[in-house]
Order: sequence, then C-alpha cells, then structure tokens
Amino acid sequence: MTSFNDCKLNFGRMYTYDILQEIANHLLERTQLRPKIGIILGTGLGSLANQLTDADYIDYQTIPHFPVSTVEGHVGRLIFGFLKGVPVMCMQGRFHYYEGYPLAKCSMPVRVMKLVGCTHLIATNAAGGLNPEYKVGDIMLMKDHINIMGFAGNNPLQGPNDSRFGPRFPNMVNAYDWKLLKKAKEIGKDIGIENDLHEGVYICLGGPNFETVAELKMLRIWGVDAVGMSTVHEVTTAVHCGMTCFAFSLITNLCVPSYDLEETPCHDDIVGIGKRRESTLTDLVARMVKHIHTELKQ
Ligand SMILES: O=P(O)(O)O[C@@H]1C[C@H](O)[C@@H](CO)O1
Ligand code: HPA
Repeated sequence: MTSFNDCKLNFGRMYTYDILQEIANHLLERTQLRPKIGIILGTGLGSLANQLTDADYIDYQTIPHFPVSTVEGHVGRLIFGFLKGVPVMCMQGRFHYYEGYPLAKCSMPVRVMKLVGCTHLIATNAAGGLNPEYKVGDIMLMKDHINIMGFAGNNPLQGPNDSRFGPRFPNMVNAYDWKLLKKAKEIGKDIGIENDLHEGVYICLGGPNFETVAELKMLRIWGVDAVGMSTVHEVTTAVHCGMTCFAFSLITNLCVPSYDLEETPCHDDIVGIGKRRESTLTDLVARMVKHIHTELKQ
C-alpha cells in the first residue's frame, strides 16, 4: 500500500521548506551576489547567459537535492552574475514535466530563488505560435496563461500548503505584472521590434509530443495564442510566494491547424530560432532587468 510519505515523494513534495532553505544556503555560500531578479532561460535562449559578467557558475549536479536538465538546449546550471551591471540569478536550463519530474519539482527552483532573496521572476520559453498573426521569431509577452494541467488536477501547489511560502488559495488574476508588461512594450518600441511584439495567452501542455490538428483547433477556440511545455507552473509557484512575474515566449514555429503541412515543429529548429534572436532577446531582458533594478531602488 502506498504510504503518505510515498505520495509526498511521488508528487515532488520532498522539497520541504527546510530542504529548500538548505539549497538556498548552499548557493549563498557559493556566491557573494545577492540578486533580486531570477531569470529562467527557455529552449534555445540559454546563450543569453553568455552576456553575464563576473559570474559564478553552479552546475545543477553539484547542488544538493537538485534535479538535472535532460533536454538538449538546456545546459543545466545556475549562474549568479551581472547583466549589464545588475546582479541576477539565472537558470540556464529548466525542468519539464515530460522529463519525468513532477510539477512541484519542475518549479522548485523558483522557491529557491525566493529564499535566496529574489523578488522578481523573468521566465522565458520557446513556444509555437497559434495566433495566425504571429511569425517565427516574434516575441509574445505573456499577459495570461491557461493552466490546463491544473484543470486536470495536476498543480505544483498540490498537497499540504506551507504558509511560509504563501496562502492555500492564491489569486492568479494579474499573475503577470501589468506595469512590467507596459514597460516591455515601451522597450520593444525603443529597440525597434514593435512589429514583432505581441501580448497574448500561453498554455503549457504536458508534452513531449507536439499537438494534433484537433488539439490546435480546440486551443484556438479557447483563446490561446502560444503553445508550450513550461512556465505556467513556475509562474504559479512564483505568484504563490509573492514574487512579481514577467514572462515572454519566443515564437519558434507556427502551430497551423491543418493536415496539409510541409513543415511540422522540430526541436532542433526550435533551438536554432533562439540562437538567431539572441541579441534582441538579450537586449529586451537586459533592459527589463535594468528597469526592475531601478524601480527596486526607489
Ligand atoms: O523550456 P521551454 O518551454 O522553452 O521549451 C520548449 C518546450 C519544449 O521543452 C521544447 C520543444 O522544442 O521547447
Ligand atoms: N508546441 C508545444 N511546445 C512548443 C512548441 C509547440 O509548437 N514549440 C516550442 N515549444
């Protein structure tokens, strides 16, 4: 018979407050930096980390209780460094549900960010563009998400609630900070990408398969603009523990609900688009980081 403890393990709830504090303390011993901003780099977006200076690199496998990244394009290390002079904590590689990790484990690093002292989360991802106006290489600022896995009873906050992180029933209205969204649109204009910039609704599916035509048709009716396999559980966890969130999707492929397609999504192409858009994405993130840093000082 399955015991309560087995359930806790199965659902990734081995990440108690004490364990997460142990991880955070371990990290704080390995770096002098005390960042307020945590960044998660999505598929193909990892090279943004190359812009960090005076950095401390901490491989996931050297951190107690940390999982490893198993997906190509996700290096698997934490980087504490300066992005254009602002200290940040950056995940170069994230954890996905399809890798076999429970959602609470996938989003565990967000709680570690919180315990390290981060007040803000910037999450990025590669996603398929379902909105017919989107082009490959566009950026979709996330204004909202649909937590379909949560609808199906799979949520990173499931299980006993530890109120040191947040309330039992957190509010998800305005999960994505509208002031940061507005700022990102201004920055988009400043750097001349306003024609490639959208705001929209993201959905995280379990993956690892891409979607069927029938699924894409359904998601369009639901008002989804971009389809991916991450971020929602990370943002849910961040909002629960009171972090301010900003997130965007790089549109790496088009999700066309048709059976007559010459091209279908492919992971290698998805990784490649991130590399192609590296300088724009770095510029956007760096300017957002600078803005948040300035706001925090006021
Ligand atoms: O980590 P993200 O959400 O950026 O990765 C997306 C979803 C899959 O992991 C992968 C598919 O190529 O890219
Ligand atoms: N579907 C789901 N996840 C994705 C896609 C997609 O088309 N592209 C990048 N991540």
